[in-house]
Amino acid sequence: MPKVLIADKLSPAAAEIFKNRGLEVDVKPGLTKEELIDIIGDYDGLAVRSACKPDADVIAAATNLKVIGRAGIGVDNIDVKAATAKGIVVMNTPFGNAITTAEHAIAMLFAAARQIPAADRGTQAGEWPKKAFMGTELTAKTLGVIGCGNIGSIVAERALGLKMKVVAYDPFLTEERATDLGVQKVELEQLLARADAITLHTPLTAATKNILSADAIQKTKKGVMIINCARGGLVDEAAVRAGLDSGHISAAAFDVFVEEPAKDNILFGAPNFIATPHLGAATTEAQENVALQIAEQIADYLLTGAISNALNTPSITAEEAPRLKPYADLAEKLGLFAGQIADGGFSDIEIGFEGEPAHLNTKPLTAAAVAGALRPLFTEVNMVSAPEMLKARGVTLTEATRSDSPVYDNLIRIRVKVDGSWRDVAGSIVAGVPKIVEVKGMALDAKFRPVILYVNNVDKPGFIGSLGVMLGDAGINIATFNLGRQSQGEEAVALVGIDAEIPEDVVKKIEALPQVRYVKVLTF
Ligand SMILES: NC(=O)c1ccc[n+]([C@@H]2O[C@H](COP(=O)([O-])OP(=O)(O)OC[C@H]3O[C@@H](n4cnc5c(N)ncnc54)[C@H](O)[C@@H]3O)[C@@H](O)[C@H]2O)c1
Ligand SMILES: O=C(O)[C@H](O)COP(=O)(O)O
Repeated sequence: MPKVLIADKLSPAAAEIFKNRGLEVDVKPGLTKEELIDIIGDYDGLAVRSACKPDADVIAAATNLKVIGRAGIGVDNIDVKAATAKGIVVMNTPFGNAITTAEHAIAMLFAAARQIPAADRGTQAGEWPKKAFMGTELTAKTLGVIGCGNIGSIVAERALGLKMKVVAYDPFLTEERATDLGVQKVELEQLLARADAITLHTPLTAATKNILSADAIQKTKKGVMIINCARGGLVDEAAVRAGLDSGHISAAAFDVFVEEPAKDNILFGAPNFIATPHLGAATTEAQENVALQIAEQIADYLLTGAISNALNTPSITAEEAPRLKPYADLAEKLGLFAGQIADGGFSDIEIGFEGEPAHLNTKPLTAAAVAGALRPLFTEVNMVSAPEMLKARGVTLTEATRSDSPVYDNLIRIRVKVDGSWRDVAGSIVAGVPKIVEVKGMALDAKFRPVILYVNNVDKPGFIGSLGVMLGDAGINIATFNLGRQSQGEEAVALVGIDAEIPEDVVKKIEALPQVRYVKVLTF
């Protein structure tokens, strides 16, 4: 039974789901890195929020881990690259806390516009500071949204409901989507010049780091308000401090900081600065949503192979998983065949799907084929890590589909290019059994077996007899024998299923037969 570790403060709903789905679950929030490294090897699944940090060291110790699930959106606490290289699926819940976080941004906007925290402090201190607080009305003001994805677009909708005007900067926002939302798509410079308040909703990337730099802040309107409920590092904190001190920025409200937990931030104590401790997703509703979703997603993957919301591998729906499984197995076996006859490496790989598999989600099938082809060189590779490994090695991947298949109702064909020439194999599922149906363009009908002796020879009398005698003399039993040939006396292939490994000296003797061009012992 797969075992899952919940290593962060998740709603108890997650543990309930795991138990109901028949998984073993341990709940251990607040582990140190060393404690996590000590125990992670016991688990197939890991569920986290942002406090637990599965970095490269944790992932290196995760010998059984198949999936890391983030109950939330940002995965910057997870070393996704290390997980991918190890074949671990990383998934998140992209929508579960979006409304809640958008609401927090709107709450921060109001808090900034009316200085609610400071007014509250003064009032409760008995000061009745009525004269100290003159706010800003939001109606008819312009909100600049940087990053108009899930959360940014909810913030935009809410702001429009408050009768604000909304301009959005997001290179990936289409004009159609902007029109549907009722926002005006603008360049960053225009947003800086026009916004009375700016709210950030992008992930932290090389392109978005310090997107509100000192230089950008100088281009904003005097009296601008800045809200950051996305990620610390999107805004230059020192420049915001200077802007608040000088009065250029009238107020700023941040939920996220460059360094978290933020204990001694440059912004603390600045005039009209409001802080919350990364509370954007902290509502009962959102936490229930993300906990339920991530638990179902992790359980689905571990129990059925269905993949949703993965950041490092194609999705497979629960309906697709059972239909894809036999083709993924066939693709991986054919890939393994092609990888073994590539004898050490290939520069190109072509994967073709004909008939039924061409109508399925071919991305995971391609990933499975590539994983098979790479396995002779990299034993640990799987369909999560395979596409990245292929890319890193500069191998060209081509995928083709053909809706019908001339002979079989389903066919997967794999070709690998070695030193400028192609080596190929094709297979089909025939009456539920995965079979090799073509090698080097020659038709045959062979079942996969744990050990197959592959011989490429010239079709001349005496070859089969000599081969049989050699194997017999070595005490090797033949389980299956399948032949394919171009035409009489031409090139031929033999796939001989055998019951044991063949000693190297026997392979050498077969190689020395006059009809033989190439011999390879294939293992599956
Ligand atoms: N404070 C919290 O507790 C909290 C909660 C949830 C999410 N978040 C964070 O909020 C952020 C947004 O989440 P989301 O779900 O809306 O993500 P999303 O992926 O749906 O949207 C992000 C948007 O940013 C845009 N973008 C990317 N690069 C950009 C660039 N260089 N300039 C402008 N726009 C760019 C993308 O096109 C996309 O539309 C994430 O960083 C997430 O981690 C914070
Ligand atoms: O990216 C997210 O989902 C938010 O930053 C929420 O983080 P949390 O789950 O640690 O509150």
